[in-house]
Amino acid sequence: MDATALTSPASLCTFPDSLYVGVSTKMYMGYARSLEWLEQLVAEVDARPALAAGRVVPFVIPSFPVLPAAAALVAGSPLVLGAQNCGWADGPWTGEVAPSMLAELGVGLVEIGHAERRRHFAEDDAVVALKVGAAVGSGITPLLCVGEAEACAPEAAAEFVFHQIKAAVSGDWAMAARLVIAYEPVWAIGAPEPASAQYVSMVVGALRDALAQHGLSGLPVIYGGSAKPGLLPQLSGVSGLFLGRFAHDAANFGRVLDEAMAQPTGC
Ligand SMILES: O=C[C@H](O)COP(=O)(O)O
Repeated sequence: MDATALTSPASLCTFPDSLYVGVSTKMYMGYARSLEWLEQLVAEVDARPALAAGRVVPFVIPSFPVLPAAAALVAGSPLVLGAQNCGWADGPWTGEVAPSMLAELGVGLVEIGHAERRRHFAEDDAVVALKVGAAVGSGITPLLCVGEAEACAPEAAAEFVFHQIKAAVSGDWAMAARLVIAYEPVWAIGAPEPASAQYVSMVVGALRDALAQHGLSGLPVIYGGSAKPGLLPQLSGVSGLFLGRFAHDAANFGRVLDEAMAQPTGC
């Protein structure tokens, strides 16, 4: 393993209008399959040298045991390494993984509050807030996952996710400025199709209006939930995509990277 990959988190150095294209493997892949797929993903990124300019930020979030090998695989590539979860403190928390250890492994961002964590592991706003604080304290960008349970009026969805964000930072808007938001309507996760582009754009637009009142109009808000190639060019005001199943074919990740690189600046 390349030891230099394990010295510091690959921090998210971004532009004001950065776009993010990322993928989590959740628990779909075994260890060997994860590494094989990661090599394909790195090849997709390497085939696009323009990514080195940094406006489009690619990231990948494999399972915990894969992280050390993944850190070596992505070393020297613009691909930022993420983790799917974290604990909120070092010490007597059997079975958890501290953000400080993730930072040692070269992790640059960590998912917090994914709908599956909230639903299956009873993670509430208080736990999410503890994890956000711990991640920031370790120099890792929280990828805060928010989303309404059922499709509803876009304004109501935006209000719901705004309050999820506020709770995640305990009302500390300076802390919120450290986040990347993954807007993932719960009802669109694991579905055959994503939420409609019009719905997503309206929710994110209304969310941006609410965030702007706290000086956060430029906070990155990406969309996840059955996202696939062809969606990003239809979206307005959205800072990228958080992919799942539809990037198990690494070529689809490359296609979405192309779509992101083709987006005009200031979108
Ligand atoms: O972590 C990724 C999101 O939950 C989306 O997953 P999905 O595209 O498989 O629905």
